[in-house]
Amino acid sequence: MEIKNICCIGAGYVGGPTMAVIAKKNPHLNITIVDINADRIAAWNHPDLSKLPIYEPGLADIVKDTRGENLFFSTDVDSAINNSEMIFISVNTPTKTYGKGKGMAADLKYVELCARNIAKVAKTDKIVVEKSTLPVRTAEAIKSILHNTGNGINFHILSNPEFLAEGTAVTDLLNPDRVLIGGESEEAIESLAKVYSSWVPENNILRTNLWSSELSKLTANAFLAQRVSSINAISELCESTGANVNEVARAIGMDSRIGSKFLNASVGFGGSCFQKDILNLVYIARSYSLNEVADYWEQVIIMNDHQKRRFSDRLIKTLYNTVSGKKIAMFGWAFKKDTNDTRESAAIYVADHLLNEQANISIYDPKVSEERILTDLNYLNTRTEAENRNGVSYTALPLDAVKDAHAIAIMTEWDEFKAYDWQDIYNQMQKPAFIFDGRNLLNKQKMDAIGFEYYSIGQ
Ligand SMILES: NC(=O)c1ccc[n+]([C@@H]2O[C@H](COP(=O)([O-])OP(=O)(O)OC[C@H]3O[C@@H](n4cnc5c(N)ncnc54)[C@H](O)[C@@H]3O)[C@@H](O)[C@H]2O)c1
Ligand SMILES: O=c1ccn([C@@H]2O[C@H](COP(=O)(O)OP(=O)(O)O[C@H]3O[C@H](CO)[C@@H](O)[C@H](O)[C@H]3O)[C@@H](O)[C@H]2O)c(=O)[nH]1
Repeated sequence: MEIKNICCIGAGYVGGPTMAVIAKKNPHLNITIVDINADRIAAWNHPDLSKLPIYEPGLADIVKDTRGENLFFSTDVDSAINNSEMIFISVNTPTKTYGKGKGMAADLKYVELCARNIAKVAKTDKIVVEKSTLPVRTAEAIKSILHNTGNGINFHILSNPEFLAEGTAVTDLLNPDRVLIGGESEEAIESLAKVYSSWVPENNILRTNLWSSELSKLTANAFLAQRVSSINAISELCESTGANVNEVARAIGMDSRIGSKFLNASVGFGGSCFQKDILNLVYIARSYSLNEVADYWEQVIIMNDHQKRRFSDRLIKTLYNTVSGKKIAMFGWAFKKDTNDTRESAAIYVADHLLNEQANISIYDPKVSEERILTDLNYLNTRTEAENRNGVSYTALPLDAVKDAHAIAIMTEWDEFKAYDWQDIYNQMQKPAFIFDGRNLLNKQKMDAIGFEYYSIGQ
């Protein structure tokens, strides 16, 4: 099928950057990203590019070049579906918060709504691409919805999971390790492969069956998250034995079979994907009665929860077993650097633990707003909104956060934290001045020399 018009349903962290890069690399294609969230679409259309709803290095430049040329943002979902030969579904697939599978399974209601919408309004044959991360065999359900419209239209379903990481979305999209396309129709697979081949080398475009493609996405995230939990497990052992986790990570990472990436011990992984996708994998394994498989992967989450709890417990214990009424400065709220995304950020859980102990938390993050921080805390439902407001303050300048603080907790590895005048920060704080570096970002010798009581992960 010749592709001229593409529609992407879902203008989020995946839909926006992915389509912007496809548009940039395929000036001959017309791409419309649609969303039911009118505010989000308005933000994508905002003349001031600093107001785009998503912060990603390099994204604004690509949107500047393509928006209004061959990339469009709209709330008119039906027209965009109708006018396109290829439709990407890139909507959210969060963990279910109700009913069967609550807290474990992926909630597919948004995906199903998209499929029903496509079935309802399509008047010509379509290729429907699963871009969202989905449980293995979801394509079967989508196929069933689309093929039962009775209007004689042909639909081909492809699975094309996205592997970009936030903070590096644009470079990941421009230089993907691989593009994965799963499907049943060779013609449909090749139509999508052609879109990517504008910039991705042929050898990096993998074709598989539908189920392998769907399962590969969950598996990739499970393996990545497992590495973080593995090194974090070792970090606790390092703290008990005098070994240094950075040295251990370096030593094992030089083994080419292990590799050096993704071995940074931390306060725990966050982000919208790792936990959700592993819980989903565990749920699927249990649904096939594969209990050992399920238990094995669930341990990755258990370890991560332990690491977050361990961080706040250590902070409280070190501050003489109480943080009640003490000012704790938090540097960073995003789940990693170079993004404004805070979903499942370790900072949320650490702040929640500290608020339970009546700490006063002062938060600085270069890209996250006060409103977002309060929304994240309120979402936990641990205390009232007024109590959260009372326990937390937001500062637009890092120095305001540390003034008279008892301790600093580094939650995100923003580069700017390394460049601060730490002597000046020390001077502003109560003494002894503590740092709990949840990202092993700072130099211990330097911090010790200034006079800080410096604690990091696994050292
Ligand atoms: N965030 C990432 O880094 C990342 C990376 C790879 C894969 N994924 C996967 O991609 C999918 C999307 O993730 P995201 O982070 O972009 O989510 P997101 O929440 O940022 O964006 C999803 C968008 O879909 C819209 N939407 C929901 N239902 C809709 C409907 N029926 N019609 C039109 N719009 C609708 C929402 O309003 C929202 O703006 C998820 O399955 C996720 O697991 C995410
Ligand atoms: O050595 C490491 C590496 C990562 N992290 C943390 O792990 C989390 C996830 O980081 P990362 O994977 O870089 O970001 P995501 O945007 O969540 O990307 C993951 O999830 C996406 C959504 O599915 C996938 O597309 C990506 O391939 C996958 O890396 C963050 O909190 C990181 O700080 C560590 O603590 N130590």
